[in-house]
Amino acid sequence: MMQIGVLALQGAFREHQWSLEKCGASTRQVRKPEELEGLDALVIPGGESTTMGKLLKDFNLMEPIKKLAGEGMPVFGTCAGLIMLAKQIRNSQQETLAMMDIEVERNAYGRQVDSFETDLSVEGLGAEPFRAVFIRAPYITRVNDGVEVLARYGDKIVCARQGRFLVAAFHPELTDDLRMHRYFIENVAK
Ligand SMILES: NC(=O)CC[C@H](N)C(=O)O
Repeated sequence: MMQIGVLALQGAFREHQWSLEKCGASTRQVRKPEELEGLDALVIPGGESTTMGKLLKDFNLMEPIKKLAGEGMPVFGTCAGLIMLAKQIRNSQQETLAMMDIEVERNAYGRQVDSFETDLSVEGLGAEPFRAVFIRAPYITRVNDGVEVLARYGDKIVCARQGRFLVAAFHPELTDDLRMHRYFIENVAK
């Protein structure tokens, strides 16, 4: 059985655990470096990326996660988790784990549409659209070579994969649709 860690510093980590467990994985909340030991993969949930970056440092998790991800540990980041995986954030020097060759813009949809839901067509999930929940979400402004775009909302890139890293600007853990988590387990992490 695959053992997947869920970073549990803030955000909807329990919902991620439920989704992963419904897909047949076992999960572990990660708050300490030693809780990263022996994991097959890691999920970084949403939240607030500046706070999460600060907490990752305070809890001494930044370097160990960078090291494991650099050695090939699969990571799935949603929303703020997407921001944490990006090498660049537009107009910001904010520190991230810097694992994916993407540039992101935070809070990118404006106040009028702070949060919204929409049906997205996501590459790899089959023909049926995925109900995507966006909450003060980022989008990907640029992808470099080796990054596969999996979904767009209008002209904005909102889901992408680079090898063992998968990111979504939306929150698949807040819907009953398990296809995104299953895709991570069966296609990205295997
Ligand atoms: N739901 C979320 O994770 C929001 C992300 C948040 N707006 C940020 O910039 O970090």
